[in-house]
Order: sequence, then structure tokens, then C-alpha cells
Amino acid sequence: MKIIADENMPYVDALFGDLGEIEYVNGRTLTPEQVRDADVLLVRSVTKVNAALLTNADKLKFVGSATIGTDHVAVDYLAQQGIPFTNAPGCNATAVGEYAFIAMLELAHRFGESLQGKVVGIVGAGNTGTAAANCLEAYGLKVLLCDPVKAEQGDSREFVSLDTLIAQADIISLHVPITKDGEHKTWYLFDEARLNQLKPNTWLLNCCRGEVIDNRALIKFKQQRDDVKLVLDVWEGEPNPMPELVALAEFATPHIAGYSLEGKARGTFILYQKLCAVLSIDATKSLTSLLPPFQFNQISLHTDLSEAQLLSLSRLVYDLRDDDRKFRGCFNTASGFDLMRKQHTYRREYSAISLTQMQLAEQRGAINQTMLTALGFN
Ligand SMILES: NC(=O)C1=CN([C@@H]2O[C@H](COP(=O)(O)OP(=O)(O)OC[C@H]3O[C@@H](n4cnc5c(N)ncnc54)[C@H](O)[C@@H]3O)[C@@H](O)[C@H]2O)C=CC1
Ligand SMILES: O=C(O)C(=O)[C@H](O)COP(=O)(O)O
Repeated sequence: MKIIADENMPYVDALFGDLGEIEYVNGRTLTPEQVRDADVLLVRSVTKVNAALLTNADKLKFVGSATIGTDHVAVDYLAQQGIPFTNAPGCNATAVGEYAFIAMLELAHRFGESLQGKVVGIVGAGNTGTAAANCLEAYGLKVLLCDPVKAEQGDSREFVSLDTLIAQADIISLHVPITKDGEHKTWYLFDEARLNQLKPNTWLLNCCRGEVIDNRALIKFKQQRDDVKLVLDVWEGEPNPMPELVALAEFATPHIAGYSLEGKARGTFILYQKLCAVLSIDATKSLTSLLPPFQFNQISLHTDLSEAQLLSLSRLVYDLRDDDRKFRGCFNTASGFDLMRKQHTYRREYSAISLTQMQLAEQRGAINQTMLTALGFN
């Protein structure tokens, strides 16, 4: 069996090595010729899987995308052709949630403010939005959710309109899929008019898809509104973000908000499980055996923490400043954006650290082991 896999998908050898011969490819430049003999195709978000790519792929039995988003895959076309497809819903939700939370801690630190006491608006209350909300609520923040789709589906959580969220939130974090049609389309959801609604000193984070914000309008807006602070992980026109916009963001990264080792491993593992089911064979490999030990896996707390100390602890699993610095140095060089993504293998999730607290304080709202466990630490 011939398995064509994106070269940026980790753990493919470990999981799929026994199932067939693996050929690694550059997902962004994949051609119909390269997939013509494939039995299995494993992609990431940069590969457009459509009729044009699969025109000669007559043997194809399975397509898997180790991503949450499916906007790069012609799902209807695959169904018509009878080719089983799966994505990996939820695989990197914790990573995106922690990225958003850590970015907010970084912003608070940079501007000499406290994150505690802020109101955060989450647009899109699915897997990643809920993961971000869980961290924020664990930290005691008031969270407003806007998700008209979930509201219509009868989700029992409380939702607000986007206008209310923009009017009330100090921080807005975007977690929607990219959709171009329909009542709730998200393409340019934040256009010039919406951006102009932002209240003074709003922090705006985008870690879903670049085109959810009109990036040209954002440049124009930000040039006049220095009070608004931006954290941007995704960009219109990837892998070539607009340089003016990179310069205007407080933290800028190359679409790696979901790139914890745990999230990547989960993504590949979900595809492995689904392929085994399609082939009617037992999935004998385990997810936990894939991850290397983390160098700080046991930490003892001797006192409750301050917010600055929580940030230091967070920087052990993910130092956003490093990615921001690297990104600014490489994003406008040839392949810089993709190379940084390819080499990104160092980030862990909070759960990689086990904490013990020597004296457990009972003070409500203190940053102690109880709160840290709710944030995701072990
Ligand atoms: N930067 C990165 O590395 C990553 C980016 N993503 C992106 O984030 C997106 C969201 O991921 P998940 O939360 O896992 O997806 P999800 O499908 O679990 O949740 C998305 C939510 O957005 C809601 N929604 C749709 N249209 C909306 C609108 N107009 N206003 C408000 N809410 C709306 C949906 O009802 C759904 O609840 C993915 O589709 C993907 O594009 C996902 C993972 C990693
Ligand atoms: O899961 C998604 O959706 C994403 O956006 C991915 O995390 C992005 O990563 P790649 O699939 O492009 O490596």
C-alpha cells in the first residue's frame, strides 16, 4: 500500500510504518502526478485536495487531514467518488486555547496590566473557542460567547450577539471556521465597519483563519488606532502575510497556534485510527508512547503564584516571544513562513507539567494548584 504523507506530519513512520510504504511530500506543492499511485493520502491545511489534484488517483482508498479545518478539502467531491475522508476534529483545540490564553498573559505583562478582571469575548464556541474559554474561566475571567450557529442548534450555554460582544469585551478572540456563504458566513466577518466598532484599548486575537479579518482594512484601522493591540497567528494570503500588518501586531506567528507536540500527535493518531477502521484492522499503536518526556515534567510550588509567575510557568511550555521573534526574522524570506512551521517541534501543553503544592492555600481566586489544575496542568 502506498501512503503519501505531508513531510510536516510527525509520527507518520511510527503509526503508519507497518501499513505500507510511506512517501513524504511537500504538501503545498503536491501535484496530481505525485498522488497518481497513492492508496492513502495524509495532508495538512496547506494542500488543496480537489478534483484537479486527484484526477488520476484511481487507487485512492482514504484521505485524512490532520487538521480541524476542512476548508482546503473538497469534501463533497470525495464523497461523490466514494473515497472515505476524515479530518481530526478537536486534535489541537487545547493547543489553540492555551495559545490564546498565554498570548493574553503576555499582552497583560507587556502593558503593565492585570489579565484578571478583564472581560473576554470568544467568537465561535466550538472546540478551540471552548478550550480558550475553559482556560479563561479557570482563571476567573468573565467570558462572553458569540456563536449564532450553536445557539440555533440549542446549545444550552448563554450566547450574546457579535455587537454585544464587541461592545462589552476588553479582549476578543476569534475561533470560527472560514465560510464564504450563508447567513453566518465568516469571510471578512471583521471588515472595516466591524473594526471601527471596537472599543478603545481592545485586544484582538486571531488564531482561526486569516480571512476572517479583512487584513487590508485592519492595516488601515490599526494605523489610526494604536490603542488596539493585535495577536495574529493567521493571515490573509499565507504563506505571504502583508508585511505592514506583521509590523502592526504585538505578537505575530506563522499559523502555529495549534502546534503543540500533543496536538500534532493527536492529529496523526486520529487519522491512524480512522484508516485502521476503513481497512477493518485493529489499531494497535498507542498515542502516549509517541510523546517524548518533557524536561520540566515535575514542579513543586512553595507558595501561591502571582500573574507574572504564572506567565513564567507558561513560558516553560510555550514561550510566544521566541516564535514572534523568529517569525519577524523569516516571514518575508523565501519559504520562511513554511520553514518555521516545518521546524516547529518544541512546544508542549500545560498537561506536560505535573505540579505539587507544598502548602495548599484555601484563598479563593489564588493562583494555586487547584486553579492550575483547572487550567490544564497535571
Ligand atoms: N491557527 C491554528 O493553528 C488553528 C486554526 N484552526 C481554525 O480554527 C477554526 C475553528 O476550530 P474549532 O473551534 O475546532 O472548530 P469547531 O467547528 O469546533 O468550532 C467552530 C465554531 O464556530 C461557530 N461559528 C460558525 N460561524 C460562526 C459565526 N459567523 N459567528 C460565530 N460563530 C460561528 C460554529 O458554530 C462552531 O461552533 C477551524 O475551522 C480552523 O480553521 C483550528 C486549529 C488550529
Ligand atoms: O487544524 C487546523 O485547522 C489548522 O489550522 C492546523 O492546525 C494548521 O496546521 P497545518 O495543518 O497547516 O500544519
